[in-house]
Amino acid sequence: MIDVKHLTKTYASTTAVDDLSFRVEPGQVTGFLGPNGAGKSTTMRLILGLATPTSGQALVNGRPYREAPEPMREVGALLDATAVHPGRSAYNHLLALAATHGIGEIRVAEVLAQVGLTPVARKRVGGFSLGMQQRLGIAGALLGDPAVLMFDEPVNGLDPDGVRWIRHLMRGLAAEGRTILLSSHLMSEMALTADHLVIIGRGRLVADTPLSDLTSAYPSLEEAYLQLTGSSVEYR
Ligand SMILES: Nc1ncnc2c1ncn2[C@@H]1O[C@H](COP(=O)(O)OP(=O)(O)OP(=O)(O)O)[C@@H](O)[C@H]1O
Repeated sequence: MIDVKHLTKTYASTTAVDDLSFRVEPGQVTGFLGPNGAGKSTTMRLILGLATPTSGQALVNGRPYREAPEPMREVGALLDATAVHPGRSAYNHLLALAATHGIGEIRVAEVLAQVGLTPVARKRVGGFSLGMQQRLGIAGALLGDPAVLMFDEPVNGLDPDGVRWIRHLMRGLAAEGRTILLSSHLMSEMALTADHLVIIGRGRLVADTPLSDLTSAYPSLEEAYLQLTGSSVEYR
């Protein structure tokens, strides 16, 4: 469970996240939506302790992530799939990650198989397509077998087969009882993947609702999203 409570983050004159509160429940996929610059990535970074809130707090399983004794076993996250040393092989990248978190080598092979990268595990990441890098990032998130997972735009750069694969993976992870927070700008895909939606605009909560409530009230999720966020699209 992720509990965001009155979270605010200000950078100089920009309020990236503004008194934001919502809860991400286990056993379902929660879609995290908002226009460019709405504050989604900043919120995820705050949840992971990669940025410090100006006020408010984000709790993961009841405590700040930074206080988790075994962080990788608590939360897995994919924020930027390209943030991997290009000279390393996929296998060695994951092995280094596992070693620094007390995770055994067997798990490296397991997650590589789970994301379909076993055949290219020994190849340099520098030669990977964006879709392959996304899969590697997802493998890293899964490494600690965490109950809470966050994915920032994991569908970026994936081909139709990859997009469907992500959908099934997310649905499967939620069915195992995990807490899944997933951001994406692809409304049609989100409509097929999410159970619940948190929509933000200009750092503020716009909607926190079951997907079915929106799709029954509007012709489509895209229409609902555009109407709800229409007044929030403004670059700061
Ligand atoms: N380190 C930073 N320093 C200054 N401003 C920042 C920083 N990080 C984010 N911002 C600003 O905070 C706001 C929210 O950005 P954020 O990246 O969280 O939005 P987002 O919803 O993830 O956008 P996108 O959909 O484009 O990825 C933007 O105005 C951005 O310019």
